Amino acid sequence: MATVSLQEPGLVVGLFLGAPLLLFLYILYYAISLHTTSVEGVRVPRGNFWLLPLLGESISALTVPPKQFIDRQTRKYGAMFTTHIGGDPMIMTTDVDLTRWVYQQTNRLFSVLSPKATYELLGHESIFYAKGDHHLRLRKVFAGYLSTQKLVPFTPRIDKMAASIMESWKRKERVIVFDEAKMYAIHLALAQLISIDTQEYPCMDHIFAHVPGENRLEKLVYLHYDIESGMMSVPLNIPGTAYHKANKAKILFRKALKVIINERRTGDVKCNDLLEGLLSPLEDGTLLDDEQVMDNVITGVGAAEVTTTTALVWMVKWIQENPELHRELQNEMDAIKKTKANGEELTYDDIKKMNLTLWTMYETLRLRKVTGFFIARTADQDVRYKDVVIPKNWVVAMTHGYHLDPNYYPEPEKFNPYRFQTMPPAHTFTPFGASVRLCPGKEMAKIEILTFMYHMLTSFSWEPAEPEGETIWHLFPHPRNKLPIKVTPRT
Ligand code: HEM
Repeated sequence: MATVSLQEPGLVVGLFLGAPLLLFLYILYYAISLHTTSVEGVRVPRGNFWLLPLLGESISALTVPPKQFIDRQTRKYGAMFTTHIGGDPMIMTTDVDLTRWVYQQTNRLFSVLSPKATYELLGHESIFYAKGDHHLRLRKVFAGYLSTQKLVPFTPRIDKMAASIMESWKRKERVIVFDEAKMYAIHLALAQLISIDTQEYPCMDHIFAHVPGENRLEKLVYLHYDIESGMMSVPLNIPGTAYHKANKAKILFRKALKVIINERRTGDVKCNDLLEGLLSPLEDGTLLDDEQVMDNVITGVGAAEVTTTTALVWMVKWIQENPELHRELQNEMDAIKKTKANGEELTYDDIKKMNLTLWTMYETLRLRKVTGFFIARTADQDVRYKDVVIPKNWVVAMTHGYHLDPNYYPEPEKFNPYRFQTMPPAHTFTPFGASVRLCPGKEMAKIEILTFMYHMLTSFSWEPAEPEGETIWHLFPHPRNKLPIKVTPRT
């Protein structure tokens, strides 16, 4: 048998010269194939288009805060630039018009894109990935069960939850806002979506006997944390990885959901929750199977929880940094409290009176994108936009830069809730997305956030418990120290 020895000088020289040549040819082929589209004579947007296919600009984009990277590239190339992050060629944009157009063309020219791990953990039948008429029918269920009409009777349960959290703060001096907001948001999601707070599901308890937590609710919360932690991870299902842990939690969470679904399908329990809607025939008379129902419950809980938590954390932080605003918000809430008897619940009509608090929520959502680094779509075909082309399979990443356009937001970096006294044009302010993918939970988010702030502002004064820490941008942006505060009950 012929053997090859590296001691042969010709082979060493061949390898030495051949390997870089092959790499160069591969990169050249890759670069040409990326720029080749069916739209003649139109270019892709400008940008620092690093040629290395896998690495691209990942290092320079992911090692600085996203805003810094986006600002730098926007200064160089404009509000629409090409880059290459995490293995995907993409067009990143801060442009108001392009963002509006991509939202409008979603489900026609573009599809929703999320990381592979998120796709696997939420499930392929999630509303996020549904298309065409099926997506619209699912939307109707979500929108119907999260409508103002359904939420008005739910408001006292939200109020009760916020009040009980604040009651527990009276026994603490120091509170970690991130943890408290998370617990609040996830409890409410499980209550509104599957009535976990009002129904007994005894046959579920053996499933997660070994999961930490005092009660069923806490165990579900614990499992959900694990699922969420895997969503942006590398999808490697081997022990020790976040993705593996998330998958184990997902199996248990789904087993528990299956019990609830069986009880609902076979029993005569009727609840006024999203699950009820998902188990009823859709508009065209079809019924979702158990897998489809579970994927959408998990999606709903995830969509409701991380966003609301992130919004609350930044809102509390920015209120504490603006003492005058803090005082005015207290005045607004105190005036509402004065109209209530001791222990009387907050109503939806009270919430409608919280104008300044609502503007503060809007300003928070303008300045902090609580749905992650960007919202992404992929082009389903070569798509022409003005004088550029977005090639098929490329990603369009809509960053929150368009919320900072000085044409619509003078001094855009300044935290100024009063700017919302006059609402900006709708397409320049889209924290809840737009068009066919507009968030169906936006009213629920509003009620939850304003109710939490009502109780916090009327019950406590607070100040930072630690000097300002750095921000973690990975997943959903939050202060690394999770925002510890010192609370003092108000008399
Ligand atoms: C501050 C809180 C929230 C923010 C900022 C927010 C933001 C968003 C955004 C931007 C989208 C569109 C994503 C895209 O275009 O790809 C979205 C979709 C969605 N949100 Fe929210 N959301 C919040 C709270 C909630 C809540 C409380 C729920 C309740 C279940 C919810 C359920 C959903 C669902 C189901 C979708 C998918 C809609 C579809 O694909 O048709 N969200 N949300």
